[in-house]
This record gives sequence, structure tokens and C-alpha cells, in this order.
Amino acid sequence: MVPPAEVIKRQANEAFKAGDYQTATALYSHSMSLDVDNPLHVLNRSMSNLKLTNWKEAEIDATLALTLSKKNEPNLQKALFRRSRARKAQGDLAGARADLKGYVAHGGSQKVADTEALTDPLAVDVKPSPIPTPSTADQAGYKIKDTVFMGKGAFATRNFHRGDRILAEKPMISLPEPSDFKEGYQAILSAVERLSPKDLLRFLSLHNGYSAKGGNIFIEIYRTNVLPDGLCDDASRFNHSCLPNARYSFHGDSGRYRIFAFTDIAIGQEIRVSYLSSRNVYGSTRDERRVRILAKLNFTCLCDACSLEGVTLKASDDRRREMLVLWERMVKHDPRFHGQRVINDAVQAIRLLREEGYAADADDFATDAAALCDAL
Ligand SMILES: C[S@@+](CC[C@H](N)C(=O)[O-])C[C@H]1O[C@@H](n2cnc3c(N)ncnc32)[C@H](O)[C@@H]1O
Repeated sequence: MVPPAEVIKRQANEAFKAGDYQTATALYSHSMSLDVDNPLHVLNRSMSNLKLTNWKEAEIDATLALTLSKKNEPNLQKALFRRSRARKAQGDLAGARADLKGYVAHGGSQKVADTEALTDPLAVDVKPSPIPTPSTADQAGYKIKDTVFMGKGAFATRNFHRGDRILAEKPMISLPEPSDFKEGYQAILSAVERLSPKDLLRFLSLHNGYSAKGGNIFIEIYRTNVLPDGLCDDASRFNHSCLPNARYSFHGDSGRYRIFAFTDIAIGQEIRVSYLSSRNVYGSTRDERRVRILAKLNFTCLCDACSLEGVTLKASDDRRREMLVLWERMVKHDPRFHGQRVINDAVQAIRLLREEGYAADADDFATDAAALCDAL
């Protein structure tokens, strides 16, 4: 298995070769953080910072590379050479000259040093990085930004009506649910290794909910953000709520994840989906949901329903307990004997869903009641 830091550095080098220095610099920052004692990451980042004319950052990177390189002569030469260019560009001519001297002392070419001393760093070929294309989010009517307690989340930038489609996004990684973990593990690593440098950077910027436990960063990020059949850039940013105002589903024909509004959603409101299947949400008490979410997803739910206390929490738990009983009774009803009772149960369940502020699944109860009555 190639260590994640190596995979990331390799893709950073690809971005660098393609002239995408922004992506390269950001990827080197990630690879450095995973392999802190290896000077190559920061040495390479000093070069991409030079390309971006980030002189101060390039100087700092080269200085760190010098410290980490110890007695590695080729690295020392490169670091001193790069730092001399960064220093010269900042007007520190004495510092730049001293670095070039050091470069020669560590085996660098005197002729190259003499030429460098005369070169104007601003005249060095600096290719502009490609202009970023607007993300799906900018066009769709939602914005990914910081929440108070849940990291980032998606917020409406226009009013949505119930039933509106909020997002349709092709997954960055599409993988069927693995049948066994070992096989899944390898498939995830291979899929991450195949990502383009830009997608790898997007992947690495996703939330990691498992980092405190160590392990492989690719697997951790994948586990935190995976939807039933893959992982998306934007869809994976929508937070969970036990009172969701939207839902996601995979649309096989277009190969896209789609998110639809369950309720009207006003500008500025956070759009939240449910990570659990419906009955596990509307049919469970706060404590049951917390246990399930912690075990399956490794976080403690802080949604509005889970943040209730005292009598309002008890009322919510009671409603959800009753909804589960109604649901279980409905599926067990024999329509030949219990036609009216089925309808009463469906009406009561829908009333409880409304009281709870749970916008989904009323149609499930209604459809089941209709199907049972039809069988009478
Ligand atoms: C798929 S990510 C969602 C986007 C994430 N908030 C981010 O910053 O990118 C899942 C993570 O978001 C946070 N999260 C989502 N819903 C939450 C909730 N209801 N309560 C607390 N944290 C939540 C948890 O840290 C979880 O591991």
C-alpha cells in the first residue's frame, strides 16, 4: 500500500507539472502534515510558492526544508537556492548572496550561482493558475459555509419550495457498498489514488470525523462522508438532522446524487438531510438515535430535535415511540378485519409527524393505508 502522503505528493507533482501551482501548493501542505519529518514535501512547496510569487512563504518553506534536510546535500542545495531567490525578491540581497554562497559550499555550481545572482526573480516564468470554475453550489442556490456546531453545512441562498430539487451532483467517487470490509478498504484506496490532483484536494478538504483515532486518512475521510453509493463534493457537506428539511437519493439514469426539499426552505436556512433511514429517525427516542448515530457515524447529534430538554424532549420521545408502535401495527394489520383501524392509525401517525415538525414520510403512512384498504 502506498502511504497517503506519497499519493498526495505524487498528485501535487502532477499539478505542478501542469502549471496548477495553487493546487500543488495546497496538496503539498496536506502531504507535509502526514509526513512531517520528510523534507521533500516542504522543499517542493517552496518551489510552487516561488511560482506563485509567494516570496515570504517560499522563504519559510525553504528554511524548514534546510532544517529537515540535515546532511542531504542535494536537498540542501535546492533549499538554499530557492531561499536565495525568495530573499532576493523581497529585497534581502545580503541574505540572498549568503544563500548562494551556501549553495556552492554544498556542491552547487558556481556558474549557476553567478547567473542566479543576476537574475530578476520577477522575470522568472510565472504561469498564472487556472481561474477556478464556479462550483455547483454557486449556481444551485445553496452555499457551503461554517455552522456554529457542526463544521461546514449547506445554506439556502434562495427560497426553495417543498419538492424543489436543490442539487444534482455526480459523485467524485462511485463505489458500491462493499460486501466485506477488507475488499472495500482496497477499493476505496484505489479510488482515491485515481483522483485527479484537483479532486484529491477537494477530497482532502472534506471533514474527517475519525482523525483522533488515527489510521489511514483516506479511509477516515471516506467513512465520514460516504453516501450510500459514493462520495460527493457538495452533497457530502449537508449535515444531518432528525427533523430533516431535505432528502437525498441516487438517480441511476443520470448517475447523480440529488437533494430535494421536504419543506419550504427560506434563504439563509441550513439545509439538512437525514443520514439514517426514516423509521430509525421518526420512530426512535433521542437516546436511541444518539446511540445509533454514534455507533454508525461517530458523532453526537446536535440537531434541533436532539437538543430538546425536559418536557419538550419527553413529548418528542413520546410521539416518536407512538409513531413506531403505529407503524409496526399497520404493517401487521390484516386488512380483512382491521380496515377502519388501519385508517385511524395512519391519520394518528400523520398527526404526530406534523406535531413533531417532521416533514417527511406522511405519504408512506397514507400510501400504506390506501394499499391495505384496497386489499379489503
Ligand atoms: C458528511 S459530514 C457533513 C459536513 C461536515 N459538517 C463538514 O464540515 O464538512 C458529517 C460530519 O458533520 C458533522 N455533523 C453532521 N450532522 C451533524 C449533527 N446533526 N450534529 C452534529 N454534528 C453533525 C459531524 O462531524 C459528522 O461527522
